[in-house]
Amino acid sequence: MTEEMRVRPDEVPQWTLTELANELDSTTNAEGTVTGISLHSKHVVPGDLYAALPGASSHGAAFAGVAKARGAVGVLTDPEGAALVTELPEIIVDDARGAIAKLSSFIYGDPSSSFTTIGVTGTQGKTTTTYLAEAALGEHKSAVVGTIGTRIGKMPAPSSLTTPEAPQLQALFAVMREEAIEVCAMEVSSHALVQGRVDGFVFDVAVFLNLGRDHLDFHKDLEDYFLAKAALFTPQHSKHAVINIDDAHGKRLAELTPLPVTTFSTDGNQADWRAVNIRPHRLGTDLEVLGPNGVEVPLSVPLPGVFNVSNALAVIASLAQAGFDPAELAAGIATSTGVPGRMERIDAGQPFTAIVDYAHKPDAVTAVLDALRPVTAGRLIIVIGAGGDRDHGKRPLMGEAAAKHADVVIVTDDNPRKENAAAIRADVMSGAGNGPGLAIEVAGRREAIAQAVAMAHLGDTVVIAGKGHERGQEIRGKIHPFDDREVLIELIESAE
Ligand SMILES: CC(=O)N[C@H]1[C@@H](OP(=O)(O)OP(=O)(O)OC[C@H]2O[C@@H](n3ccc(=O)[nH]c3=O)[C@H](O)[C@@H]2O)O[C@H](CO)[C@@H](O)[C@@H]1O[C@H](C)C(=O)N[C@@H](C)C(=O)N[C@H](CCC(=O)O)C(=O)O
Ligand SMILES: Nc1ncnc2c1ncn2[C@@H]1O[C@H](COP(=O)(O)OP(=O)(O)OP(=O)(O)O)[C@@H](O)[C@H]1O
Repeated sequence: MTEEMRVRPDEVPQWTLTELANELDSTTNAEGTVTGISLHSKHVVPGDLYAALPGASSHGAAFAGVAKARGAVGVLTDPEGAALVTELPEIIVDDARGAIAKLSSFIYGDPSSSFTTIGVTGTQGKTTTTYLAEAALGEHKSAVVGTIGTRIGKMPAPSSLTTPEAPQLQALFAVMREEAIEVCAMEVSSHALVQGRVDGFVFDVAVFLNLGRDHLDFHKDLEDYFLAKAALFTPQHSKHAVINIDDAHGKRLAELTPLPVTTFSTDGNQADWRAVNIRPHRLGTDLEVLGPNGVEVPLSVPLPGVFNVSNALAVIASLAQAGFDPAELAAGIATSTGVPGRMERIDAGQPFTAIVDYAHKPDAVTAVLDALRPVTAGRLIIVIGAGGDRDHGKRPLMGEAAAKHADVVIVTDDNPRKENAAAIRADVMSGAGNGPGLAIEVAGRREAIAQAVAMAHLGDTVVIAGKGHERGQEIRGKIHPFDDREVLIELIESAE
């Protein structure tokens, strides 16, 4: 088993409930020593303050008994929660969610002020950008926080959400401080901004990559989604903005933000950091980077697609802003071994190229297929689907994007969750059927991958889109182990 980094600091904080209540301009009805904080009853460790918040399906106060049994010494909650809690001393504030990030940072002694923090937001490329930042930093001690989890000094530390809730995040920051981390590059989701998960500290640099259709089950429309992300680019959250002005929303944000701005472009726009002389090849892209004050450095991005050049430029612009040398950063990026499930090349001795990619949004499907077209001599074959219990409107658009850019589209299942898989496939097919190429529907993800392997020849590229690094398929509410990479290798080997 891989060794994992701890998720709580070794140096345990000690606060009385009264001290914490005072910090929130509140009072408490008992005494006790608090040594940590958690937001979910199942994360509580002895000595924690349990933060009981109202949720979409229940009020956290309903789990105060569980929290107590796990060793919680008190509850932070709102008046509604207080009416439900009987078993633990309380600190009551009107806006418990508003208080939790500030208090979490206070409990662990503002740990993120000990290192440089880079917050990365955008619809696509957050994970890739943080991983490229880790590679760019080479021997400097770094941490990444995001969808694949947290890594501290390249060691995994479990975390679940793309942007963890503040109690978990601040504890991880405290571990990073103990590990003498110099830079933490983290993904900042729009959910996190709306829910105040990154309140309580200020990023040194905030990065905007792009904005496209996503999460319209959470945000009421694209404008609402944009404004949620734009909040990161205010003094409450960040000191400096690094913005991709090739993206229309990026251009708008650069004009809107009150922060000092550094811009970047791979598309010939007048930006502070520019990619020129871009030379794509089968394994990645070579180019030159032009920066402020006559900086010029060669860069070799070892991941295919111009969008990865954009991600790499975001890394150089943001870390140069934080004081790192662009030439060293470029040298570090060239050593990147890639990101699990992001444009991941699978080689099991087959005559065609096989790629597993986490593209699960229409723009990502387009970006991936556009990137692979110039390096594919034969046909582009994509296996694609759409997740259940999420934004239905996205499904035909996924099919449409695939059909517009691939020669063969195999529409299949992609985490149907509790929904009927055939109905989701029909939605995706309704978009895929409009393209110039061949669109076929195959029930069952394994069967669809087998179909792609069976039809691929020398010179073709097969893309298995959607799940990337993930290890399971939720079908009728039950998780079934499934790894695209393993299944692909198994099917290639058994086809030989
Ligand atoms: C829509 C959303 O963001 N929901 C979040 C929200 O859940 P909720 O309001 O439904 O909470 P609830 O289940 O009613 O529970 C109420 C409270 O009781 C607590 N509880 C609940 C059950 C229990 O046994 N014990 C317990 O303590 C919960 O921690 C919560 O504080 O509050 C919970 C506690 O913090 C979060 O875990 C939960 O995230 C869920 C898991 C989630 O899937 N969020 C996704 C949508 C998300 O945030 N995604 C973004 C990235 C998206 C992307 O870019 O792809 C992310 O940053 O990960
Ligand atoms: N800058 C970009 N522009 C467009 N597409 C991109 C970009 N970077 C990555 N992609 C595509 O999006 C997919 C997801 O990339 P990545 O995981 O880095 O994004 P993310 O923002 O972290 O996504 P999520 O929040 O859903 O985890 C990649 O596998 C690739 O297909």
